[in-house]
Formats: sequence, structure tokens, C-alpha cells
Amino acid sequence: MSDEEEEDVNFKPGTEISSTKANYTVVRLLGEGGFGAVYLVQDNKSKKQSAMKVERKIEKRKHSKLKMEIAILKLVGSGKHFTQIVDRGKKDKEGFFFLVMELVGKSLADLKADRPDKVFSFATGLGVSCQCLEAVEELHKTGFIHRDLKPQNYACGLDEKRHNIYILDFGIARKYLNTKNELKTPRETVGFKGTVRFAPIACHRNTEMGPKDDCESWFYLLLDLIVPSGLPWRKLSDKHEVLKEKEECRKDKRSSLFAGLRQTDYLSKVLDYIDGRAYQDRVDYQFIYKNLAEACKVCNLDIDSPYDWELQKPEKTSKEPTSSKMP
Ligand SMILES: Nc1ncnc2c1ncn2[C@@H]1O[C@H](COP(=O)(O)OP(=O)(O)OP(=O)(O)O)[C@@H](O)[C@H]1O
Repeated sequence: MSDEEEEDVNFKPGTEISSTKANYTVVRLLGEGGFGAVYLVQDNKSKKQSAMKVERKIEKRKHSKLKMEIAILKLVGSGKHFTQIVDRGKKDKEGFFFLVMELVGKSLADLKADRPDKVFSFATGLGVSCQCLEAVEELHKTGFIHRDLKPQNYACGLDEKRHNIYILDFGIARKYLNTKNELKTPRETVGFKGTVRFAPIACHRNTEMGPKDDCESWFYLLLDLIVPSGLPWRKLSDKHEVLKEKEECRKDKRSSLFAGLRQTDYLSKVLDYIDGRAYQDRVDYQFIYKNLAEACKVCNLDIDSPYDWELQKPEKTSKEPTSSKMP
């Protein structure tokens, strides 16, 4: 554990935090990340609950993840896949920054873990993935790439927003367009960033990443949501071994990517499309959405049908009782 992680803020339930706008009480910890923690908080006056992301202020830290998140959330405005900013502030004396944002539900990783066989049904997996890509498309329009797409970084909404998917955590996002909206000149070599399991091949090779590399990570996320046996490299942790496996999956081991899925043509086409893009290429997101919708259609499934977690008793009432029967 680094010094920075040891210095993380640690609020007990009942802790009060005030901003210029409101006073909040910590209800409980929602989760912890590398640079801080996220708490469920309640506005003392309105009683409205929100999520508060807190980051310890450290002078030697070059890039504040929280500042990056706030900058991006402001840029995307009221996009339906982004949490709204409720409040933000800093506590100089106590030494931390905070962002209060719209509260969302469980992450896709947790929702998937709740499933009896640990994968989503085909229609849910593809429907959810479409929304995940819509979020990425919106982000790319602002000139940023995410660089850490994975099921943990997406969540469903609460109550009437349960069908809506939110993208979370822009801590390692990077600008790929300059102030003139032109593509930045790629750097000669780039350090590894992100999560080994979902990292695109360009990241393993220490080359500059662009929009198509987010799409590659997104594709691994899609497979992770629906392939019963998971990604072929899920048991590997060594970056070099994972890269080797990802490369093999473009050659002889391609079928292992889609293990257990009957309908793979459209998904395969999407992977070929993404692999065919280069750093400087634009992504045709519509092409990808169309292919995912087709993949569902040929299986007589509706990509817009209620998601697995929206159904009261998924095991008994779902049209797709178990994902072992999925296409
Ligand atoms: N708006 C929100 N509503 C509810 N839960 C949230 C919200 N934002 C984040 N969380 C939860 O808090 C936890 C940590 O969030 P997040 O990944 O954004 O933090 P992080 O410190 O940037 O993490 P990491 O270092 O792993 O990238 C996750 O479990 C996430 O689901």
C-alpha cells in the first residue's frame, strides 16, 4: 500500500461535512478506490441522499483524480449516463476535497455477481453494453478517453432509473483532442494505465490510446458480462501473459472469446471492426449498436426488454430463466 492510500480519509457514520450550500451527514461507506472513498450521505435539511466522493489533498500528488472527475462531469452536462453534480468543495483544514453526486445503484460487477450463474442473460448483457458504449461515445465527444472501462465502473440507476446505466470514475481519463479539437500527436511510449483484465492491446504495448482503445476495453466488458466462463485470460495476472492471450484470441484461440454463446457472428464482426481501427480513426458507434441489436434480433430477443435485475424474481419469471440457455 502506498503512503497516499494509507492517508485515505476515513469517515465514521454520523460524521458531518458542510459546504457553502449544505450540511451533510455520513450514513455509511459505499466503496473505496485507490485514491479515496465514496460515502452515502444525507443532506441534513432536505433529507435527500447522495454519494460523496472524498479525496485526501496531498501536495506531492500531481494529478487529482477528483478534480478530473469534476471537470468531466461538468463538460458532459446533463447526459443521461452521467451522475449529476449536487455539490463540491474542499476542506483546507482537514485536508480533503469532496464531490457530492447523484446516488446510483449497484455496479455491473455486483449485479452480475448476484446472478445465479454469474452472467447476465444475452439480451440484458447486450442492452446494458449498448448503454455503456453510449456513455463512452458521449465522453469521446468531449475530447476525453476513459482508459479504465470495466463492469466495476458502471452502475444501474435507482428506482425508476433502474434501466439506465451510469458510467463512474474518470480518475485516469485523458484528453486525446487538443484545444483546437485536433488529435494530439501520439507519444512515443506510454506507461501502463488501467486494469490488466480490460486493458486494450495498445496499452499493453505502451502505445498511445485513442477512442478505439476504449472500444476494445468495452468489448472485453461486454464479453465479461455474458460469457459463462468469463474472459479467457481471467485467471492470469501477469500483464505479459494477458497480452499474449489477448493476441492469441485474435488468431487460433478466437473461439475461446465466445465460449458458450451460440450467436457470435455479429459480436465477431464488432470485434473485427474495432481491431481494424487505428489510434487516429473515428469510431462508427452506430455500426456497433446496429450489430448488437441484430445479434439479439436473430435470437428473437429484444435488446430493450427489462434487464435481469428489473425482474422481480429473475429465476422464475424471466423469459430467459438461466443464462446457460442463452444464445
Ligand atoms: N454516485 C454513486 N452512487 C453510488 N455508489 C457510487 C457512486 N459513485 C461511486 N460509487 C461506488 O463507490 C465505489 C468506489 O467508486 P469509484 O470506483 O468511483 O472510486 P475510485 O476511488 O475512483 O475507485 P478506483 O480507485 O477503484 O478507480 C464503487 O463501489 C462504486 O460503485
